[in-house]
Amino acid sequence: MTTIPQSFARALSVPLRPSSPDISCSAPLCPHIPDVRPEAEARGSAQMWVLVIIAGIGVVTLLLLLFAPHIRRYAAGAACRTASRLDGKTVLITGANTGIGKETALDLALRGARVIMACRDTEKGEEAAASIRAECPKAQVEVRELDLADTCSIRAFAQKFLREVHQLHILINNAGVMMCPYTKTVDGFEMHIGVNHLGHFLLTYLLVGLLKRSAPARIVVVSSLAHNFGWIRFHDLHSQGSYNSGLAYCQSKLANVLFARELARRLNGTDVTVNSVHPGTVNSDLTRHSTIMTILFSVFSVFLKTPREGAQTSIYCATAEELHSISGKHFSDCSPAFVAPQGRSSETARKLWDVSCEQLGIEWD
Ligand SMILES: NC(=O)C1=CN([C@@H]2O[C@H](COP(=O)(O)OP(=O)(O)OC[C@H]3O[C@@H](n4cnc5c(N)ncnc54)[C@H](OP(=O)(O)O)[C@@H]3O)[C@@H](O)[C@H]2O)C=CC1
Ligand SMILES: CC1=C(/C=C/C(C)=C/C=C/C(C)=C/C=O)C(C)(C)CCC1
Repeated sequence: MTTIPQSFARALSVPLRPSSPDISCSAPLCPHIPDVRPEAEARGSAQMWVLVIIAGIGVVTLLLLLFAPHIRRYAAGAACRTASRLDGKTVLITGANTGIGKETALDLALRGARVIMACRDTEKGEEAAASIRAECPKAQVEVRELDLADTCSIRAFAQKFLREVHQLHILINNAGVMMCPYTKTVDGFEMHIGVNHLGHFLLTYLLVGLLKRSAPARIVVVSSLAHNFGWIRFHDLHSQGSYNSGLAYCQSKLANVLFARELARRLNGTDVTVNSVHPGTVNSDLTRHSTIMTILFSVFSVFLKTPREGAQTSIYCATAEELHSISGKHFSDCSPAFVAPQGRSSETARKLWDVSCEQLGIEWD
C-alpha cells in the first residue's frame, strides 16, 4: 500500500486509513513496535522537496532556453553603428592582449588604423596580435611592452614610443585590474589605484604633447559603473589603514571618471577630447582574482556581454563622428550615461589631479 506522509495527508484532508480509528495522534499504536512514522514522514517530505527543486530547475532551464535569443539580445547592449574609417590614424590601446582591449584593437584595425597594443606580457600580446591578423590579414597591429604597475616601464615605453611613432590620434586607457589581494606596484602604490589610475595618468601625461600635435585626437578612459560605489580616500589613497579589494576597485574607477573630466577641462580648445566609458558587465578575465565572481560570471554568462559586445562603447567614443567635439562626458551602451555625484565634483577632480601629480613626482598644469 502507498503511504502518504501525515502532514501531507492532513493538508489534503485525506484520511490515512479510512476504515480504522483516527491515528493522527503522536502516540505509538503498539508500545512494542518502534514508531517509524516520523522518519517516513521526513523522508517523504524531503523527497517532495527534491522533486519541487528539480521541477523548478527544469522550468527555469526551459524558460532560459526558450528566451535565450531575447536574453542575449538584451544583454548584448548597444552596438556601435558608426562606419568611420581610420586609415592613416594611429591608435594606442593598453591591456590589449585580452578581453575588451583585444576586441577594441581588432575593430579599430579592421577600420584601417595602425593599432599599437601595449601589453605587460608581450608573449600574450603577440598571441593576441596573431589572432587579430588571422581575422584580418591586412591588420596593422604591433605589440609593445608596458607594465602600468611600474613607472619606469611606463617612462621607457613612452620614450621609445615618442622616438618611433610620430602621430597618435586615439589613446584608449583600457587596462585594468579588479579585486586583487592587497599588492603594491613597483613604486609602492596600492595595485588598483596604481594601475587603473596612476599608471594611466602618467602615460597620458607623457603622451599628451603628441596627441595635441596629432589633433584632432581622442582619449577614451575605460571606467565602470563601479565608480558609483567608490569615493576617493584622500587620507588613505593606498589603503594602508584598511583594505577592501572591492572598494579599492571602485575608488580607482571613480578616479578614472574624475581624471577624464578634469583632463577634458584642461584640454579645452586643443581639439583633443577625453571621455570615460562603462563597457557593461562583460564576461572577461577581469574576475580572475575572485573565485566567486568567476563562477557567477560563467554560470550567468548568458546575461553578460561578450568582450566584443563590451568593446562597443570604447569603439563608439573613439570613432563616432558626432562626438568630434564632445569631451568630459561618460558613456555606456554608446549613449551618454549617468555619473554619480562624487564623479561630478570639480573640487574632488582638482584635488585628485594635484595628489596624482604629487605621487608621481610630475608637474602637469
Ligand atoms: N569586465 C567587466 O565587466 C568590466 C570591465 N571594466 C573595465 O574594462 C577594462 C578592461 O577589462 P576587461 O577586458 O574586462 O578585463 P581583462 O582582465 O580581460 O583585461 C584587462 C587587461 O589589462 C591588462 N593589465 C592588467 N594589469 C596591467 C598592468 N599592470 N600593466 C599593463 N596591463 C595590465 C591585462 O593584462 P594581462 O592579461 O597580462 O593581465 C589585460 O590585458 C578594465 O579597465 C576594467 O576595469 C569596467 C566595467 C566592467
Ligand atoms: C548580481 C549578480 C550578477 C551581476 C553582477 C554584476 C552586475 C557585476 C558588475 C560588475 C562590474 C561592473 C565590474 C567591473 O567594473 C551576476 C554575475 C549576473 C550573477 C548573479 C548575481
